[in-house]
Amino acid sequence: MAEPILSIRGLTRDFGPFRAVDGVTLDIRTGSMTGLIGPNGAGKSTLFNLLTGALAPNAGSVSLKGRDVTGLSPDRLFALGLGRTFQIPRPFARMSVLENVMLAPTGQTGERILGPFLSAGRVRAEEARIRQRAMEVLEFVTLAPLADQPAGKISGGQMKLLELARVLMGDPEVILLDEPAAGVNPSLTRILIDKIEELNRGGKTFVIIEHDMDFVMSHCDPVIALAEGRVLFQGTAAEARANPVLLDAYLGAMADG
Ligand SMILES: Nc1ncnc2c1ncn2[C@@H]1O[C@H](COP(=O)(O)OP(=O)(O)OP(=O)(O)O)[C@@H](O)[C@H]1O
Repeated sequence: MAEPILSIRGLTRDFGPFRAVDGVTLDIRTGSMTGLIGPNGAGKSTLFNLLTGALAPNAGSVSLKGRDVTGLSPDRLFALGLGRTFQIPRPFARMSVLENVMLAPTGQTGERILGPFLSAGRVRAEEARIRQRAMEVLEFVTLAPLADQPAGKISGGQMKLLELARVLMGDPEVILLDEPAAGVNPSLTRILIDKIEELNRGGKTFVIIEHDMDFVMSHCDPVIALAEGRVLFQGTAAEARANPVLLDAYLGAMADG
């Protein structure tokens, strides 16, 4: 089997006396669309924050493509190919949709280092290149017609697409999505799923936190369930559906909620 793109070993994070993530060990398969489920407070977002470098673990390690990346900053991890979106997107509201995408880091730290030494012509050429790439990405996520709108004026679902566009500017190999379908109307959810699946077919790996069980069960493989900071289950969607512990303790309760 191919090397996992992410290897998580004994990852642990405490908040004071409370252990939010408790010795999580997981391999994320290269090219998979991995679903991460679990009740509120299970530690899903904390796990994402540990994987993306937003939080430091108390114990454990993370490897990306075989390289130990434990404790690296989000910028470094993004440059190494790991991108994420947030549960609640926060674009710069008064800037246009296009400007928001253009501001996303492209993952190429060389540009930032060389920046002050570039001639005005080079800077203009670079800006034109970034603008063109941003338009292509907006085209892909179907937001190109809104490129000049202030980002604060677009709908919640369109903001999720904008988030995806910003992540795609860096062309990461692994994308962590935090509740992509939450609060998104069905037609935009459809577009979002289509785009995620297209990117996945193109080889990108996704790890998706989602409460919408229909979404997880029909699009994710494997499905991983966390409860109280630990891995409760991992397997296919069919196995998740047939698992009595998940069904009783949790899928049923979530379907009701
Ligand atoms: N910065 C923090 N300080 C203290 N406690 C925190 C912090 N962040 C998270 N927690 C606690 O850690 C636990 C796990 O939270 P987390 O947000 O990771 O859960 P989750 O599975 O993502 O839940 P949800 O589905 O509601 O987003 C919760 O009990 C939460 O209150």
